[in-house]
Amino acid sequence: MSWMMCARISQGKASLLARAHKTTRSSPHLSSFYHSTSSSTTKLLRSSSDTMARFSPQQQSRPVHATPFLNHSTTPSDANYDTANPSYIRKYLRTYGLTPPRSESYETQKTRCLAQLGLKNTSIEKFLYLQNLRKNNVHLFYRMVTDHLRELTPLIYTPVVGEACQRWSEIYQAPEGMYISWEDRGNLAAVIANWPQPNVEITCITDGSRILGLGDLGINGMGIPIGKLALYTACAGIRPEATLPLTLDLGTSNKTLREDPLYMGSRRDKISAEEEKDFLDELMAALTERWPGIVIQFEDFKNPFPALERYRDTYTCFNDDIQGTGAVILGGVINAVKRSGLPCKDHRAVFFGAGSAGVGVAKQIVDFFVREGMTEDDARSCFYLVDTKGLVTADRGDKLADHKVYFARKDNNGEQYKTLEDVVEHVKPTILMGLSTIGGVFTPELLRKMADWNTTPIIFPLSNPSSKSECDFESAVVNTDGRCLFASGSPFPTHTFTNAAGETRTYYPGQGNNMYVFPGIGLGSILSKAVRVTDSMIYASGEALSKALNAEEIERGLLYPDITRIREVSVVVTRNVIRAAQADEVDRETGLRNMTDSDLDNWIKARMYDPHTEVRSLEREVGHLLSSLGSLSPLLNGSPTEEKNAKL
Ligand SMILES: NC(=O)C1=CN([C@@H]2O[C@H](COP(=O)(O)OP(=O)(O)OC[C@H]3O[C@@H](n4cnc5c(N)ncnc54)[C@H](O)[C@@H]3O)[C@@H](O)[C@H]2O)C=CC1
Ligand SMILES: CC(=O)C(=O)O
Ligand SMILES: [Mg+2]
Repeated sequence: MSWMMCARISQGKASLLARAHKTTRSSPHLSSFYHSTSSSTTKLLRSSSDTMARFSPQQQSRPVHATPFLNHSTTPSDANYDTANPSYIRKYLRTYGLTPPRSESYETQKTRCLAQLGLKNTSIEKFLYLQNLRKNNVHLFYRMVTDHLRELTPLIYTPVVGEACQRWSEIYQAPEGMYISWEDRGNLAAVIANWPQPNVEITCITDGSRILGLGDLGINGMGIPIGKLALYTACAGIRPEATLPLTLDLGTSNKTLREDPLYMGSRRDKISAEEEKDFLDELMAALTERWPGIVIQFEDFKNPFPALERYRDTYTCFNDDIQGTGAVILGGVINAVKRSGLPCKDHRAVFFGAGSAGVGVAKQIVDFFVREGMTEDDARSCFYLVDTKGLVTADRGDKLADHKVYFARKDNNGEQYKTLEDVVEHVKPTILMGLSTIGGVFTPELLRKMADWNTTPIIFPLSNPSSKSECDFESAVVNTDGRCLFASGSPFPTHTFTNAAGETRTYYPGQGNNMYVFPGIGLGSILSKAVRVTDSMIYASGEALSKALNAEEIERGLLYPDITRIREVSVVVTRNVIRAAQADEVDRETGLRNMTDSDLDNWIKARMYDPHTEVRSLEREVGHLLSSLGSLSPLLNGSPTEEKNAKL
């Protein structure tokens, strides 16, 4: 059968199944499925064993993290060649003799890796080293990352991933993730069929059109889905082989890239919004046809609002920049507002940047103010959004993008405030948020004004990477006499400072980055088998985060938990996301409803991939298998413990 024919058949099936999927997913109760579809569709679906299987009770209760570990062709990287594997595993895997003889302890492996990393001079060299480690020994990579989150996260995520994306086509070494092009339209299901992993649970998709604050980077944006999904694994224990980094090659508006001979994407200009809509329709159908329970995370699209509106009720999807960012900043703001001592109604927030993140965050905080007792109108009136044209007002004279209309001010008496300085003078805010992609705009003068007006000014320069941060931590501390409540999108070092009263102390910056919530939103959606990701699930993630600080972190003045505790925090976030899914009745894993919180936490933990126990569980698995096949016992050649670190 030809490629085209395969593709056409697959496409036809895709749209049929997508329809089935939509119908089913829109109802949380599977039993209503057959009653809510037309009889002809029902007949067709009943005749498809494929479709029946996907919604069968067995399917629903399948282990969430199936482990295709022993199959060479499906491992995400060559963990089969892990130098930690004891010899009987090497023999079982037929990798015996293909690695240096000694079966190493993790400590030895780690010592070597850290020494090699230390030999790298630049951030990009370190990024590449870690990228290769992930490909060559996935468990060792995740062991290192989970053990050294503070040091390694900046190298695999923001800020270094920003530079890696800018230079992606230059530094490219080996395939990772999946690229799908506009030219593939009509054949997307067939292309997706090429992905070698059978059990994908989550994908992160970008079209590269707004990578961090760095603009349209086209397919060079691939570093972002890879980096985000690495954090899903490191922070929430979603198995590496269950993640699919996906970059759409839909052209780029970046002329420099289009003219770069090394650029690895297509040279066309960015497709139109209408074309992108059709493409995404086919993509969503194709992804859910192959992996019915897949959670789809949209990331770094220039204008992501239409897609979120279009798919949020029919697919298990969310937009990290609008919703994940909204939730993570909600978590920090809940704590900052509490710390400020002012009631919500006395806060005035100026947002520099009124894009996906700005509006997403502002809406989430409106929700918080409403839950604290304000009316929606009163809550909304606390927000002043600023874009390239100045304060967003209803009578500014330009046609406002749909997502800005909700926050357009009507109380400006015909006056327009063109610059951030004008708006800040006019509003005298208690909260200053930066989601503008413009580094350094929170000047020392601006920060000093915030300190003059407020006892504890709330300063959140959230743009990424660090070069785009609206100010750095040191400047915020120094210019507010150490009184600011601070969080930034990318990490900053601590700062030791002597304030006007002569007290010297070390100040700790918060990292208001969606990495604190998206792993838990994703894992909660997967484990609850949510048919969609509801607003309450998103809110729950931020609220849970706000409560996750321990006494020592509160004492240190943190707004977010220490990053080294992120796996622990992700369990709490995941549990709250699951509870919200249950309250909204979008959970298909209804058996979790009756669990106590502590049982649910244990249940979640038991399903989290733990790179530290991976070799052990492989040993157990193979050990059981071999001992049940007594005739193959010569492979064992002694016990695993004897072989560990034994001289062969
Ligand atoms: N900390 C975090 O977790 C997150 C941070 N971000 C960061 O937020 C930034 C914005 O992201 P999005 O909202 O998705 O982008 P976007 O492109 O949708 O929005 C950018 C906004 O900034 C405004 N802007 C740009 N230049 C300006 C200027 N010179 N003066 C005034 N306004 C200006 C634009 O008008 C627009 O309203 C990025 O740097 C991104 O990295 C985004 C998501 C999460
Ligand atoms: C963190 C993130 O999602 C962004 O900067 O776009
Ligand atoms: Mg993003």
